[in-house]
Amino acid sequence: MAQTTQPAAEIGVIGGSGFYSFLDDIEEVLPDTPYGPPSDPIAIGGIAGRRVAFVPRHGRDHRYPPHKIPYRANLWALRALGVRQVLAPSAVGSLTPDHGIGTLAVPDQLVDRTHGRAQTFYDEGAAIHLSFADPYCPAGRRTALATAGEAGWPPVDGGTLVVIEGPRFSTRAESQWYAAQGWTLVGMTGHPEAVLARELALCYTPLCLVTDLDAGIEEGEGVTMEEVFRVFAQNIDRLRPLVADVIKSLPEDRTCPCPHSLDGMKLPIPLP
Ligand SMILES: CSC[C@H]1O[C@H](OP(=O)(O)O)[C@H](O)[C@@H]1O
Ligand SMILES: Nc1ncnc2[nH]cnc12
Repeated sequence: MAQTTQPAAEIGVIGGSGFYSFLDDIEEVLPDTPYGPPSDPIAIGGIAGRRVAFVPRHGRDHRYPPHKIPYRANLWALRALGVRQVLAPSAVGSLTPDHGIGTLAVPDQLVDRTHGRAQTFYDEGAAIHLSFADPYCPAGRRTALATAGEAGWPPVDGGTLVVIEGPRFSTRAESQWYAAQGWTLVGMTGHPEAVLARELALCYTPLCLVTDLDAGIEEGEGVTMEEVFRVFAQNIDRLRPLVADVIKSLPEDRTCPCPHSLDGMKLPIPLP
């Protein structure tokens, strides 16, 4: 397996539950990082002339539960390969009957309900406080929304993704409380992934596939892992091409604020 730290890709895709492979005709690399290895070797390939790096966040065999995913290693490795824009497909529960199973959503806000996860690269040597009011890349979101609409999969524009610690699903009361806050989606991996991307001045765009109505929204037994995988598998054949189409349409020039996230900061460690 090749070892490389040379720029090799410009766009990164971090696949979630049920999204373990992406590109054809790949080269695999396993960059070393100060945070250990990424979840699995990173696959590098091309889509319409854009160089793309793919890593499945749980590992190809889904061996990392949400709280054990090497988030820092994944983001660091992608940036070291040259990646500057990240697309992040994931399976989420819906907190509103308005977003049924199979809905594609591109949230614009995030609430962190995790605890104990390493969520910064800058934890010694200097205090770095980044702006995170708008956690996602506006250009990436615009592109994803337009592309999905054109592909005949009209997406939900906006909403709030609450990220729970997991690995268990929510109780009905927790779920109803999240919904009562006005939050619309629930997942387990959107944090710290998004903030770590921001800390590396990367664009980060979530692509959330609703696999279930969360426990407080629907009567019945509650969410199961089997249900999430089943529904995701039913949608992967339209999600993969959609991600490819988004990649084709992502602007090459980053005129969004994301590249300037670290402007004026005296970082305690150099960026890869
Ligand atoms: C497989 S059930 C719960 C699992 O699914 C979601 O994964 P991902 O965000 O990586 O698509 C959720 O966050 C949990 O990790
Ligand atoms: N209901 C749910 N809660 C948390 N994470 C999920 N991923 C998919 N469905 C979920």
